[in-house]
Amino acid sequence: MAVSSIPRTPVDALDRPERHIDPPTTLERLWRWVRAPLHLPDRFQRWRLRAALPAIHRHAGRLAMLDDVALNDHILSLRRRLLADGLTPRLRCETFATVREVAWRELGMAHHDVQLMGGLALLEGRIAEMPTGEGKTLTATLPAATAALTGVPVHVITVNDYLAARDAEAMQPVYRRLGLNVGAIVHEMSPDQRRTAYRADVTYCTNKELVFDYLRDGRELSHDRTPLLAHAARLKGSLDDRRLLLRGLHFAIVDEADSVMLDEARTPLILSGRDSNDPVDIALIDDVLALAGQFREDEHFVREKSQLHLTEAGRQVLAEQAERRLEARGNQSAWLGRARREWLLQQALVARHQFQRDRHYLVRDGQVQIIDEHSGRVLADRRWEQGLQQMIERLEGCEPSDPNRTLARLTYQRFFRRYQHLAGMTGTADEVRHELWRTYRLRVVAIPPHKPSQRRDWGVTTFNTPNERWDWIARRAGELSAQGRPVLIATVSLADSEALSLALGERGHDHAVLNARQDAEEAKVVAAAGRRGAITVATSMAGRGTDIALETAARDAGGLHVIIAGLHDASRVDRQIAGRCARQGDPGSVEWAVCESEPLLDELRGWQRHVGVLHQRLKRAQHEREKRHARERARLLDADWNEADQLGFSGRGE
Ligand SMILES: Nc1ncnc2c1ncn2[C@@H]1O[C@H](COP(=O)(O)OP(=O)(O)OP(=O)(O)O)[C@@H](O)[C@H]1O
Repeated sequence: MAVSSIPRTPVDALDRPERHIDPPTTLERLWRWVRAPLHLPDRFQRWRLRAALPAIHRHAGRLAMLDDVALNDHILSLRRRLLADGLTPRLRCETFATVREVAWRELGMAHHDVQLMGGLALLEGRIAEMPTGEGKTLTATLPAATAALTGVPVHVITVNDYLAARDAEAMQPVYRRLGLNVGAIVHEMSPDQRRTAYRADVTYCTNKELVFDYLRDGRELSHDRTPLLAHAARLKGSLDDRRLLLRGLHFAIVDEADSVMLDEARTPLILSGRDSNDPVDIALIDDVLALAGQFREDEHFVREKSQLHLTEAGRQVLAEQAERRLEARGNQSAWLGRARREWLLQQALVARHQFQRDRHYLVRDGQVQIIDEHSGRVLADRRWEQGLQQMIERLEGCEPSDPNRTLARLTYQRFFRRYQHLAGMTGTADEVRHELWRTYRLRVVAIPPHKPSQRRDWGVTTFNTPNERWDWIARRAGELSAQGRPVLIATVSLADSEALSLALGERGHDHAVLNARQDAEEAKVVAAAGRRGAITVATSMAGRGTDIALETAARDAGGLHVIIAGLHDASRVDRQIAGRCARQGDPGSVEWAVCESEPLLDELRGWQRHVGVLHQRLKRAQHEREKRHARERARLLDADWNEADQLGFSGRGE
């Protein structure tokens, strides 16, 4: 039974007219008016970018008259002029017009004006905020090709391997026609394949692969600590550049910039190696886990804002237990020091209570594999640090792996600042524009949509238990599918996607599932998700970047309907998922189905847990979590500044 409902479309009245997005309230109008002067710089930027369009169109008109041979000659001459004169404003417009013409001839898509504006903003080193589905992939070809034609190596960075490979392949005809080559880095590649891909004019890759490759290069260069020493070594002949993977950090265009540069920047990237010389103390791990199993919540430990803390009673029990173990001549070093034993126990409590199977990790082939909280994908050879991995392996009855030894570490904040020229694009940057400026000195420019959005918001429906929610969603999806509309249901965790799949199966609804366990057929699932009546259940794997192309019959039936089952850590993520529908002026709708057992509610404490309807409490929890994450990022960066810089081998430094 749904407990309350903030405006909703009842299941039994699906043929009623849909509710449009609410008009702004008086308070919202007032707030907009107060904020209006703050947006003036943004308006000025848009006006400035728009002012460059007539020149691009003039060149485009001329290029459209050329036959294929003449266009190829023009490209050659343009390249020569770019290499000789550099990127003058005139050549910039001419290059944009050329890329546009080539995209039209090779892909059948000519950049819209707003995409040209987005491309200009990227070339100037800004964050172009373009609504979801506006064609950022095509937009990125403008600055990427322009920079590559002037001889600058370009990295187009995105959030997952699937998107890196897809975008490189889809845009390759444009680059090829311009005489440029394209590389794509995916996880499975060997060092030689990576080197070749990085040597391309434009390289598509993910942030993780890129930073790990950079760290690997840093280790190669560890004897030549500064650029000067590296140069000296090169002159001496003792440094062979061929062993390096990257060609330095020149121009980066970061797709889904808020995710890559902020959401993922809460933890440093750690390059580690297995340390087989330091075997795992299984007896100690078992002992600590057993002890943690006796600790009760609220008595021995408390959960505060998703973190666990020992209470005074918990500390006392731990001290007594440690004494007993010391008397029995147990592992002296682990139990003797107070800080060490408390830390060990806290790790065990975290392993027991904070990490859930099929939400934070999955067990496959006898191994614990981490699920990336942002992309919903398996991080194949990533492991938790400081004994946590072994504890979880033990709890899951897997063979504990060798502990890790940290070889190098780096935060995204410091990494991206090392690029000589940095730009980004995303559909959701407005609320983090100040942080992007503070951290990366990147300004956000909001680019308007090509066509007004036709997305309709059906509101929020709330439930007491997950089972009620799954039943309701299964019924809803079945009814919409029968009307010919494709339905995408986004769940917060892998376990949720499987529970929902079960409910759909019980009702006899054909559906596809896309999650970390069933990721092999990703391209096929996404390709089928826009067919008439298709039902697709997905974790955040189908969030950012996923482009669901609609069949004509599906578009005529009302377009894709998205059901968001549970709020994510940041409202930006929810908006990205909603952005899978109503793209490029298509029709589409979105609604939320939330439940009293939402994990996000852990973020609230005291009165916050009890005041307001569920959806308001969830929004409050989301806001609290966003604030906490922003604080964590700021703390991490501060801590990082204080560390000695081990890797200043490329780019402009900080
Ligand atoms: N100029 C254009 N003309 C025609 N179709 C276009 C044009 N630009 C983009 N598209 C189409 O629009 C769809 C969405 O493009 P894309 O996936 O790049 O959007 P996006 O802005 O990256 O979305 P997201 O924010 O979800 O990542 C694609 O199917 C693409 O082919």
